[in-house]
Amino acid sequence: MKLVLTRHGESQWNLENKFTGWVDVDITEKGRQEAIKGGQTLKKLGLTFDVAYTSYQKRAIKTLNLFLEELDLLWIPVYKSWRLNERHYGALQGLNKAETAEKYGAEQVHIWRRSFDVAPPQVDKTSEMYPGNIDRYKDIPVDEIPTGESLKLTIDRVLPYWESDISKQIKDGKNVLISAHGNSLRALIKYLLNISDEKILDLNLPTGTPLIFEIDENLNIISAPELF
Ligand SMILES: O=C(O)[C@H](O)COP(=O)(O)O
Repeated sequence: MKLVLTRHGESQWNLENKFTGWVDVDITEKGRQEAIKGGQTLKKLGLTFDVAYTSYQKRAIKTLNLFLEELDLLWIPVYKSWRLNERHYGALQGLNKAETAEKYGAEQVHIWRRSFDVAPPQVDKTSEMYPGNIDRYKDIPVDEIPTGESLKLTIDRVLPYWESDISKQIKDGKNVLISAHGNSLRALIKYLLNISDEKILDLNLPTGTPLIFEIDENLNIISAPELF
């Protein structure tokens, strides 16, 4: 079976170099073109999909739709989950990454962005960035609502969805397409390829680019893309 992962096409805040996390930023025209090209790449390879997954965020949803349009697969079932959202960047969301580095030092910003288990500064429950104040997240159990996640915390909320839903499709012989985010996909790839806590920090995923994995029905990885 094929499992194809794609990070969303370039977003407006990728372009503006801002911490984005759970802020629902749209893709740019360049991001749209990346996604169209990504879909065409899969089509040229003759790949097809039975089911697709994405997050609750429009940059990933729109990217998925552009892929599916190129593949003439807009009709297949699409499942959305907050568990595939980008990592919640806490109180950093909305800040410019370069300005934040000037204010707190490049070393501190590097720790926030690329340490494995250091979480960013947290948002409190009165913040508009707190998912508990956002309608679409009203079904997340209160004790699971993120307030600022490390990569480790992101892994902890992505993997239950892999276990409960996505992996079952592969066991059933289905080809699966997932459109998600830099850090939710790093979480999944770390698990699938058994990458160490140190090594995963070097993995940076390109926007709008399909990553093709072949997996058997026992979930053994047959082939994986060159990632480093
Ligand atoms: O949420 C963000 O800002 C980006 O999508 C990922 O950011 P990072 O490269 O700092 O992890």
